[in-house]
Amino acid sequence: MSEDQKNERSIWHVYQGKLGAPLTLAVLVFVGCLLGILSRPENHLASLWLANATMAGFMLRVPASVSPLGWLLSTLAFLAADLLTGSGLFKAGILTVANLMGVAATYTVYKRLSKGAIGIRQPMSVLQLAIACACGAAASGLVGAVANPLLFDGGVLIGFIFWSVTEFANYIGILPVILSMPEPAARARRIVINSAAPIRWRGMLPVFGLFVSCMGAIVIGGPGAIAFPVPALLWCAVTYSVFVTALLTLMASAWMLISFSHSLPYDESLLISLRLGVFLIVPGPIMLSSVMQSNNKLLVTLKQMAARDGLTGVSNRLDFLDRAQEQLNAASSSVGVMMIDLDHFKEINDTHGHSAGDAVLIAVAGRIQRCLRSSDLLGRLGGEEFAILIPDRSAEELIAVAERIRHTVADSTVGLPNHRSIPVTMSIGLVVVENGNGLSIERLLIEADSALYRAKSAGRNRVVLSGAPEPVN
Ligand SMILES: Nc1nc2c(ncn2[C@@H]2O[C@H](COP(=O)(O)OP(=O)(O)OP(=O)(O)O)[C@@H](O)[C@H]2O)c(=O)[nH]1
Repeated sequence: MSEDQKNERSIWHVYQGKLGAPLTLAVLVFVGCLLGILSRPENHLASLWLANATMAGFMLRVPASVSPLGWLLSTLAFLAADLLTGSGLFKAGILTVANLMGVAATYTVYKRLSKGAIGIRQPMSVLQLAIACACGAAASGLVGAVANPLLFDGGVLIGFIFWSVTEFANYIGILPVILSMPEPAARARRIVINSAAPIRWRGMLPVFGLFVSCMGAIVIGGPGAIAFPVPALLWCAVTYSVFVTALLTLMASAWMLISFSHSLPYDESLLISLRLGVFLIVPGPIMLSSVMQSNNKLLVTLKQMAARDGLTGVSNRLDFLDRAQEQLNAASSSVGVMMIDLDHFKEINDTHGHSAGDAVLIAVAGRIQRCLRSSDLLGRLGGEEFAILIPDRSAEELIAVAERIRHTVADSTVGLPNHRSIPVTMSIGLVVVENGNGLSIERLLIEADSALYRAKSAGRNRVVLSGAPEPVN
């Protein structure tokens, strides 16, 4: 483990500790409140209130923070931020109750719906999150209905609607970012991209498209402009990870909200419509990104399964032929191809049963694999027949490897499921070419197979080099 990784792990563990987690939670709440209060207009709710969603998200990601101490310190953080910025105790108290009720509802509902599977790993998570955000927003809205007449001389219904919508916008924008945030030690490529493809300059185009469409929305304006970034956000969703998509969606939404709030005349119902409209766009790209992510994972698993031999776990015939041909085409020095066939394998099946035969195949594949380097290729072509491609070795070295494989299998018995042990031997046909370029793997396998045939005819349990008149041992 590198020094950087050690540092990342230790930081992660500090804020996951029993005391560290509640303290971190309270600090995040305090900082989130200050940012919200400083950016909020006089006598109105802030456009972007980070504290509540950050608190709910942190509690979901770091269970150690959910303790009586965590709740107590966070309550003090909410109160302190309001009192320090000039609110009276009554106002600070009501605002804190509204915040805490929203956080508690969001946290509880999401935890229940997701059954503890925190994080946006499947498309359903986005729906569960939207429901949890709506519940949290409604809980805050209830306090808002009471608080609006008391604090802002407003109506009860408008208080409920305005607080609910504002809170919903904050939760649905911020929570996906926190819940999909990768662990500190995650690899950079996995954090950014939504596929196995490497990051290239073309990977930046969706961000550029998003920037252009956000600018276009401001320049052209009008009621349709909030939908301008949608195509670019969907493009981001099919390109980037859920985390990056959630982050870009939040940034685009916040940008749209702030720009439009300033250009519109102050009107509560217009503001409600704008906040709701902008943030109802959020779930779409995130859901698409999570669909892409789970499809890509499934595809990788399917590809891996399709390439493996179900019994021994080594490459199957098709995968071996594909990869061997690639290696041959790329080879610039000598390459060896071996055909391996177990001796009298039918007898093993007939005497000890088919499952014993299977156990022998698994054991033999494991023993062969241990004689090879990671750059060598081993495949099971079918039945009790294996093939190997070994690049960058001289003919002498290749004969030595073949002999080592033969001895590794022949020198110790193989244990069977019936607790008996039996000796197993194999015959190997080897072909060596100076340069693989231009040759087909099928052609080399035919040559190796005819050498194998000679090894069988000469008495089995031996290696025969193609072109050589006699077995090499
Ligand atoms: N247990 C098991 N047996 C298999 C599998 N695939 C093929 N076989 C058996 O492998 C045996 C191959 O026998 P043969 O081709 O006659 O070869 P052999 O008995 O090894 O004789 P030589 O190759 O001449 O030494 C057959 O009995 C097949 O049924 C498998 O996946 N599992």
